[in-house]
Amino acid sequence: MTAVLETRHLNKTFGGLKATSDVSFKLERGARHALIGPNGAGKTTFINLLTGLIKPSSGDILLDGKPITGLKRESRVQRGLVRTFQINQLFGQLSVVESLALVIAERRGHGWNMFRGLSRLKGLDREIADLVSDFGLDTVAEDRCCDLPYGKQRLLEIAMAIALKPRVLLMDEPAAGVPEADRQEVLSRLAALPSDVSILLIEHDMDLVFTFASRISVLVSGALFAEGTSQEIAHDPRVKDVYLGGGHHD
Ligand SMILES: Nc1ncnc2c1ncn2[C@@H]1O[C@H](COP(=O)(O)OP(=O)(O)OP(=O)(O)O)[C@@H](O)[C@H]1O
Repeated sequence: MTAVLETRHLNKTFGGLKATSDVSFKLERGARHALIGPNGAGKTTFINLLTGLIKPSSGDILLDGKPITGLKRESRVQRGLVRTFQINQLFGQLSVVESLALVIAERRGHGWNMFRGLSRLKGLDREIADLVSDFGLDTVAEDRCCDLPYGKQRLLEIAMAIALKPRVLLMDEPAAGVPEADRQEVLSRLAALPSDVSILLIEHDMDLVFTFASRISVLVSGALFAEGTSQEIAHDPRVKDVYLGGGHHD
């Protein structure tokens, strides 16, 4: 299998602290891969390095074998490396349909101008309707994002990322804040994501990790500590010691 996303000897230091330590990592094409680790292990830092939010101290990041280490965030998105959205104040006042329309307009390179002329967008209605239906947002399509229950908000965040037609999707705690009663829906929508999108998931919730991921990497103190199939990781006593059995709860 070919790696769609790869890091080579990636390092990031904040002052004297090594938040990312010599991480050489591969995300295979079509992967369902989870990155786990105790609090402060460096998961968020690693994702921020991948998206280009922060620059590495040294090392390389490759997408489809080509270096992207120096590229801006937008250029990475254009090349298909997308992180799930976090609904913020900007999107909060928009409806579900408007948020999706804005993302699609951005993808097509038209941004806010095209968004203002929304009614003229050919093919947009169909694309939005498909996303609304695929992510179970039908009943809240006209609701403002800030009024959505957490489960629907998380699903919209994923739908917006999928609207960018990613080849690699980075998901940061897709079920965060979702009450137990709505979690199953989030899990089943995650399971139904397009199989050609390669996915790296950061997650604390072990049920979600083992339901979703077929491969797991464990970060400890910024370094890759273990990697394997979910079965191998579940039965690795070293991982149990540092993480799974370590009494870690968020
Ligand atoms: N901008 C920053 N400046 C200084 N230190 C930072 C910065 N960002 C992260 N760190 C430190 O780097 C280490 C890794 O943090 P990071 O947030 O990446 O871990 P994490 O695994 O995502 O943690 P959590 O599971 O708690 O979200 C921590 O010690 C953190 O305090």
